Amino acid sequence: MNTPTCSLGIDFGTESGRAVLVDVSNGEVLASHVTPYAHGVITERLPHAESNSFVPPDWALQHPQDYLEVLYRSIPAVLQAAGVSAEQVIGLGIDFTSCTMLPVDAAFEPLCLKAEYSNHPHAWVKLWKHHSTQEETDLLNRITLERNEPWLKRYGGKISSEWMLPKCLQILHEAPEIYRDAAYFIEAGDWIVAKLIGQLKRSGCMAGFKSFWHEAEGYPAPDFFAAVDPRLQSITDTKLSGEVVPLGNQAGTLLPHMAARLGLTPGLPVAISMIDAHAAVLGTGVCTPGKLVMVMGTSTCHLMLSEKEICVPGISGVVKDSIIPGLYGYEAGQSAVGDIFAWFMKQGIPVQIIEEAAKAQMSVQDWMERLASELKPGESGILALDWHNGNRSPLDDAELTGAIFGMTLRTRPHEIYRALLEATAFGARSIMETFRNNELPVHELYAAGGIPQRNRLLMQIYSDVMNMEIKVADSPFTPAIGAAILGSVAAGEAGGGYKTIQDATAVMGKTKSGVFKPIPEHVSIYETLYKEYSTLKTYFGEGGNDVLKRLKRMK
Ligand SMILES: Nc1ncnc2c1ncn2[C@@H]1O[C@H](COP(=O)(O)OP(=O)(O)O)[C@@H](O)[C@H]1O
Ligand SMILES: O=C(CO)[C@@H](O)[C@@H](O)COP(=O)(O)O
Repeated sequence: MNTPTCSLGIDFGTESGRAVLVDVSNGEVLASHVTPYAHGVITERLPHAESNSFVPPDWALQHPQDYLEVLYRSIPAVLQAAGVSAEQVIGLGIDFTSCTMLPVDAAFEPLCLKAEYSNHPHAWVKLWKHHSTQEETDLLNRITLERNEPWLKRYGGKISSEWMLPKCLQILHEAPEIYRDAAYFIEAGDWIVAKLIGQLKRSGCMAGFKSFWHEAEGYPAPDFFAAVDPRLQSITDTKLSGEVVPLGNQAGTLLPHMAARLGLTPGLPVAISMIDAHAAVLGTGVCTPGKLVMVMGTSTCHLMLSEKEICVPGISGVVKDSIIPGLYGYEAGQSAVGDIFAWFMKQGIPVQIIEEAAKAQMSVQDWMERLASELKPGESGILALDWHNGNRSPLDDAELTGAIFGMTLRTRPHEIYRALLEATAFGARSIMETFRNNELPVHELYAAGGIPQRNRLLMQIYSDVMNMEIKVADSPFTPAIGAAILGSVAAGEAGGGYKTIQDATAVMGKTKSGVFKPIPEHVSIYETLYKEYSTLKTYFGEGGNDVLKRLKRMK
């Protein structure tokens, strides 16, 4: 009987978590299981709290118990579905959205799960897209620039409101008692690892991209933190303390009580966690420079590898060993892509279209894709800016908002839908050009994540707008496969896995056989539309006219 050797990969996304069980000998996914987060993204009211516990505007919280449920439900489910015994599983890897962070006590218990703090919004998990830290971010950017901090250039020249320090500083400003009582502020990916192994081991990938940690220099010096606020001076020795471990290492081994709960073997190697989008690079099989991987879901992250450290303005960051040991990993991003389509599905679709979709036995999103496919590029005369959740790269400005131009009394919903798809493609192209203009050539384009599997029109538009072929990751669960790759490396050769991430990625990461190819007539029309997009980007996003920000402030 065939008894495959397997690795478990657990991917924690924005709305749900999933487990995959992967055969380490060939990368075949033997079983997968998704557990939606029961509390989803918390934007209005705290769970189980009194009516006075409203969540303020621009906040995005999560419930840590939802993450544990992913382990408790999805791991036993994949073992059972694949008919695999605990002994056949050699390692476990985790990937998580980032910076998704929470305050915990010294035993890693989330403060929000304690009765005395559960009514306090600041005790809960702050999701990566918790965007209410602009005041703190502005302060951090001002101090960093005034002090000419040398590390800022590695982060595109600007600190993002999505990162660890703005979130910690917001807690200090608005809830000093939570700041005081938290033993640690911890990335949710590191928290899951701590729950599994009983120790705090911080991910070098997450600390590097989201907490200013550098493999040679460590964190910025205490006097930088003190200049921001004297109470922050020792933060890296206290609330951000804990060994930072480079990717590709074992974090520790599975605690007996967790093994019993999950149906796994005590002592199972558990890998250091990785940012979700970065894990998708591995799952796509990419481990060399010159290849841009777009990980397209709620948001899109754009990942590149290089032998050189180049400080590219406007990108999220460059961190050595963060994706593939020995290479520099680069990240840029669009803070909303699928989220924009989800917004339009919810707010912009008339009942008549919903009924048409139901009649055709299609989801509304699939029905809209079909209608939009019948349009030619430029036919609707509509152009949109994809900033509904701010612009992460290359403008790094969470205060920007989306816009749609060129509407008339005849404009139809599927025309707006197509313009939104195109806007995200223009946003992606502006990121690719940022890399190219900074000595990071892009020779190949890859797409991973949930969306490329679901929307062929979108992928064709991206290929036309970027004028490049696009290879699509084989599985809808690419980040989870990347996590399973980390699990196989945590096991090591002696444990039946792989010695290096490169070795494991070469076998376990995959793309589909076909590619999306640019259609020449579309390419030239999109070239014109992209120029118009760039003009609007400069005008509304780079100081020509700050009307979008002024409107936002009036809200
Ligand atoms: N057919 C579709 N076309 C475009 N976007 C889609 C489609 N179906 C779902 N989406 C979007 O995909 C996003 C979820 O992406 P996914 O990769 O599954 O999850 P996550 O971002 O949480 O990892 C949602 O924002 C949703 O709007
Ligand atoms: O910001 C990052 C990575 O740096 C992502 O975790 C974040 O955009 C969320 O990713 P998803 O869109 O949920 O896959």
